[in-house]
Amino acid sequence: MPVASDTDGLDEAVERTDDAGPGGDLPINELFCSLQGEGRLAGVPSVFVRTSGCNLRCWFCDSYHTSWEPTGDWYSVDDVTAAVETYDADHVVLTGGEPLVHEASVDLLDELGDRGYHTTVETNGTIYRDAAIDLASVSPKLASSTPTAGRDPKGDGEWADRHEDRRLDVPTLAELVDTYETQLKFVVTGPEDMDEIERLVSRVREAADAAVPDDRVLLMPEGQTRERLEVTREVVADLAIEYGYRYTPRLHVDLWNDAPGT
Ligand SMILES: C[S@@+](CC[C@H](N)C(=O)[O-])C[C@H]1O[C@@H](n2cnc3c(N)ncnc32)[C@H](O)[C@@H]1O
Ligand SMILES: Nc1nc2[nH]cc(C(=O)O)c2c(=O)[nH]1
Ligand code: SF4
Ligand SMILES: [Mg+2]
Repeated sequence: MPVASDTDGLDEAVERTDDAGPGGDLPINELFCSLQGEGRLAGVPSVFVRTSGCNLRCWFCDSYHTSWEPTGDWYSVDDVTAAVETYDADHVVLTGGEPLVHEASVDLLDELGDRGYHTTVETNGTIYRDAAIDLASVSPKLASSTPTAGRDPKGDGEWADRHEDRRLDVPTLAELVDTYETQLKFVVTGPEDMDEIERLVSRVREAADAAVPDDRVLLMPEGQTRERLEVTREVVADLAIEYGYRYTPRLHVDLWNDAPGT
C-alpha cells in the first residue's frame, strides 16, 4: 500500500474527535510486514498498520509524519483488511500516530478479529475504546516526553502545555488494564524517569482491579537510531535489573535503523 499525503485537516479533525473520513475510513500512513520489534511479542512476524494523527506530541516521536506533520491517505476498513491479507502473517500491530483517536480503528480490529488475527494495539493510553484487542501495548508518556521549547522538533514549545495536560489519564489506563491483556511499555531516557514510573505504576495498581505484575512493566530505551540506542540501551537494561521490571529491545532499530517499512 503506497504512502500518500492527503490528510489535509486531519489535525483539526483529531482535535474535534470526529475524525472519520468518508464512510468511516482510516487515515493510513504506512502498511508493511516486519518483525514486532518491541514488547513481549518481539520477534514475531507481524503486519503493521500505521494510522496518521495523534493527540500528543512527544519530542522524540519516531513517527514524525503521523504526529508533528501527519501524512497519509484515507482507506476503507475493507481495503486495509485486504492489504493485511496479502501478507503471510497472523499477527497484526495497529499503531500510529495514536490509533485509538480513530473510531474506525474499532471496525478494523473487529474485522481482523473475525478473520482470526492476533491484534496488538500500540497506544499512548489516553483513550479507551471497546474493540477486539488481544494485546494492549500501552506506552504512557512521562514528563521527559514533553516538547519544551528547547527540544521541540518543529516549533518553539507551542505544544508543551497541551501535551502535558493530556499525557496521563490514570482511570483510562486502569480501564485498559482491566479490559485487555496489557503491557505497560515506558520509553526511558535515563535514571531520572524512574521515580515517575514507580509512582505511576502504583497509581494504576490502586485504580485497577486486575493485577499489573512487574513482568508486565517494560522499560524501553529511547532511541530512533542505532547511534542513540548505543547510549541508552545499557543504561536502561541496568535500570530494569535494579527495579525488577522487564527490558524490551527495539529490534527494528538494531536490525534496520528504523528505516521506513521496518
Ligand atoms: C510511534 S508510537 C505509536 C503508538 C502510540 N502513539 C504510543 O505512543 O504508544 C509507537 C511506540 O514507539 C514508542 N516510541 C516513539 N518514539 C520513540 C523513541 N524515540 N524511542 C523509543 N520509543 C519510541 C512509543 O512510546 C510507542 O511505544
Ligand atoms: N518492527 C517494528 N516494530 C514495532 N513495534 C512497534 C512499532 C511502532 O511504531 O508502533 C514498531 C515499528 O515501527 N516497527
Ligand atoms: S503519543 Fe505516540 S505517536 Fe503520538 S507523539 Fe508520542 S510517540 Fe508519537
Ligand atoms: Mg516505531
